[in-house]
Amino acid sequence: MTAETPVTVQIPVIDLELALSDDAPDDLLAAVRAAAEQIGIVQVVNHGVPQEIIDDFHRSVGRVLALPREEKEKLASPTGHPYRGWRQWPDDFGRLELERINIGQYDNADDALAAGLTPEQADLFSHVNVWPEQEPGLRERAFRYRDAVTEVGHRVVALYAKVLGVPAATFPLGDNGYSTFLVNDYPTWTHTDTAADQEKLLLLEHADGSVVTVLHQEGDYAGLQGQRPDGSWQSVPILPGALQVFTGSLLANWTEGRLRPGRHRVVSGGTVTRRSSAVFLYPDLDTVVEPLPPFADPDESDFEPVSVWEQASGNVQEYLQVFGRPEQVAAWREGRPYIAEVAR
Ligand SMILES: O=C(O)CCC(=O)C(=O)O
Ligand SMILES: [Fe+2]
Repeated sequence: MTAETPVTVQIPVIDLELALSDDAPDDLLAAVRAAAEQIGIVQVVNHGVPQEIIDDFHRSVGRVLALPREEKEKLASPTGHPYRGWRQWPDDFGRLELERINIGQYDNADDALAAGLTPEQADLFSHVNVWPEQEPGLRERAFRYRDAVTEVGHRVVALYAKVLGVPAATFPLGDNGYSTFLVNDYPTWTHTDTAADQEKLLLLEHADGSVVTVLHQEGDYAGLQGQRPDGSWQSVPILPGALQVFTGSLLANWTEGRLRPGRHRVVSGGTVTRRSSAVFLYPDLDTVVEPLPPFADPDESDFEPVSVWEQASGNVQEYLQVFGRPEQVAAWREGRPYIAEVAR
């Protein structure tokens, strides 16, 4: 095979333990490198997270999502924060497109201070987490799940360092990184058999703003798609127990584009709601991300430095500017819950 031969890169399923070990087969590492450089998405198995931690969390959050809507409305952020608590969002026709539960990294500002954040940083968490009294075990299960998959995210970053031939410590993810966490619950939509995927999107094409995002998906069809370098889309099949890891824009920045941010989207289908849980991992809030040696181009960089603090503290404003409905923006400004009107 010559260097010019076009190859179809796959989203591989990686045995993480094996890939990180000294016995990792060359073809496994080559598959990781190709996916990281060209697609930015891998699935990992043998990742060290006990299935019980995954299942306990998903069963618990599933019971909350199954509550009557009047009960779930009480779980909206009391201050209208779009990244806390429960919310639904309708499409332009008022049809439910996505339901989300967002969980902040700390329950409140005091917890953030106790974890070592500065008062200014901790103030981000004055928008408190909302935990349902109907499901008292959710908090513990959610944080246990988040902490376990955070470890997986760090190990995948270490694996990328390995396949790029740089020390694992090259990427300064730190021990006290910033993170965000949400659960997506997608409705089943019906379409004519001939509808193109483009017309069935529940979540539009995007790349995450994290270093990496660790995802778990549940459902009965492959709704998640990752984009290949030629622009075509590859489905990410649901494999019990597997976790999906997306490269975010910060890892692309650190590597001056050597690692590609994983562009992804979600199409509708299936006969049961599709659910995914996403943990977005960042370095700590003091970090400014910019291309690192040995990836940085000393003459000219296509990448601007990104302050994690500015990104984290500006995300609500930025989000509302792009997606906010007038009623939602007003609720946020006045510090009260926002509950979208959804056709039923
Ligand atoms: O539901 C999925 O599979 C993807 C979710 C996602 O991309 C996100 O929440 O950023
Ligand atoms: Fe995403």
